[in-house]
Amino acid sequence: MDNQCICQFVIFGATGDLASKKLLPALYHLECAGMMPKEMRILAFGRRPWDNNGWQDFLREQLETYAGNYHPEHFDDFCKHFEYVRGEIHEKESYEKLRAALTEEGADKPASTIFYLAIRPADFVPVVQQLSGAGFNQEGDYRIVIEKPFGEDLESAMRLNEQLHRHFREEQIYRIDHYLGKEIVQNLMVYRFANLAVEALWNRNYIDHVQITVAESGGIESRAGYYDQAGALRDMLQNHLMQILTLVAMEPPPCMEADALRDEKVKVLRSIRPIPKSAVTAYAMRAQYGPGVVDGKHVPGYQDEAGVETNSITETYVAAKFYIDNWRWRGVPFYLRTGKRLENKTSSVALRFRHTPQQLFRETSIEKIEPNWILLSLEPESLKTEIQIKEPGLEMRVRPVQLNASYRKEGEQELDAYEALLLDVMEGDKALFIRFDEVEWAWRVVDPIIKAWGRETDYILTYPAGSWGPDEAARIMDKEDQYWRNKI
Ligand SMILES: NC(=O)C1=CN([C@@H]2O[C@H](COP(=O)(O)OP(=O)(O)OC[C@H]3O[C@@H](n4cnc5c(N)ncnc54)[C@H](OP(=O)(O)O)[C@@H]3O)[C@@H](O)[C@H]2O)C=CC1
Ligand SMILES: O=C1O[C@H](COP(=O)(O)O)[C@@H](O)[C@H](O)[C@H]1O
Repeated sequence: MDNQCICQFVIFGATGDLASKKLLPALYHLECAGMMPKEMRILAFGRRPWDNNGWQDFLREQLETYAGNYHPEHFDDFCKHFEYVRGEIHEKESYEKLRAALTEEGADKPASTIFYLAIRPADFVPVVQQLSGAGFNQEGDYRIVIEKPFGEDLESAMRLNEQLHRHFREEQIYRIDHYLGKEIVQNLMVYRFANLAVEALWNRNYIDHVQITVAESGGIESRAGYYDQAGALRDMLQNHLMQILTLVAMEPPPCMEADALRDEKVKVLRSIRPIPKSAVTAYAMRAQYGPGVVDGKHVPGYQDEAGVETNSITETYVAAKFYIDNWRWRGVPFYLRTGKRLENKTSSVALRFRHTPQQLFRETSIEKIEPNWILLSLEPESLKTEIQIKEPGLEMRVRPVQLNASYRKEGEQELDAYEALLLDVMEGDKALFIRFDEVEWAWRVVDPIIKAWGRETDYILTYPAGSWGPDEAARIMDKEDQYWRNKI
């Protein structure tokens, strides 16, 4: 990236959870790596009664807490990029103040101004309206980055999109899903489309089923206000897991341009078999964590978390299956699950092959030989293939071994998802951002589940914190020999 380009960055919600845990550390790491444009100005917009010094104290504290690998020697240079703008997102005067800060006398005309909406989804439209009212959608290169979830169901997502388009053109809108910035998620495309041997097997003739897991050991922390309304289906499955599914399932695009990729992803979403209203329980299940032990510590159940409504039935765990009714995947179930307060923080894509047509050998422990697996782990990063080999000795017994495509060479650059995506916004590269039809079709896929669960409001299954979720999650599997793969 041309690090001399003049770019301005405004963070709405600069004091929030996302900013503290992800955005500020990502910007800091870019600074440390020398990848932050030198002239870049960052306006931290917040309502707290601070001046620049107050902001800098906050910034230091957040980086010390959340920027793993924090190198204090870069802090002073990093601070030079920032200015704190005290304001209220609903007040017109705050945007006048913002304009004054953005167009300071003596400041060169910026190549682009990026507004990052790290605020509650309910505040997206009011902020966009204010920005437009203040003329930030006219002359000049203005971009807005919108966080997920984009809407809370199909209808609200359509409304939100329509309201955004009243003020900004599609090319100005960056719908972010940070899972697309994760190295191994991008590697899915390289692994598939740069290796003929892999691609040849990547279809219904060889693959029995696919599992996509995003497990978190953390709870909801201070986010009850948002999470208790959203739940795991809206917070994670509709966006992050569904995006991973599209990358696993899509056809090779004609080229790597943003729209070529997104066209292929949309085709996948459109091919997902609609879940019949009457069969939602066969396709999806939800649960909520109770008290338990995570990383050796006792933790409260969801019901006892600060800010959660009494008797809330919000799901903190969801497992669902989808069928992609196209030439490549018909009949292959895609099992997706995600949850909070699970045993480990780990995310993976696991493809299990079909059984060999004939069993010629004996396995060491159980009767049946386990089919092969392709195992991609997002966290910790790894890419493995599990195959059977002969156990040394006189008998023709087999045992599984994992071939590990060692992922990162020592000293090789490590870019976190937000670091990669922030650079993309600065460069105007939208390949890893979501087009509205992707959002729309992902909502269409999960809407029958949302509707069915919306009607059942008096009970939710629980699982102990620190477990792998409810045993009942196995019931959505099609065959007896299919099971959730926890260890990758
Ligand atoms: N947190 C996460 O891990 C992730 C969050 N997201 C998404 O990011 C977005 C932000 O989430 P998150 O950071 O968790 O939310 P928070 O509630 O933690 O942050 C909201 C921010 O908005 C500010 N704010 C609220 N009202 C006003 C107001 N009237 N005027 C000025 N500022 C205001 C808050 O200021 P104050 O601090 O003063 O209250 C705070 O900085 C959401 O869309 C979420 O879905 C996406 C991925 C991960
Ligand atoms: O979008 C979200 O993602 C985080 C998990 O992100 P990760 O990169 O740490 O895996 C999740 O905790 C949060 O609830 C959700 O809003």
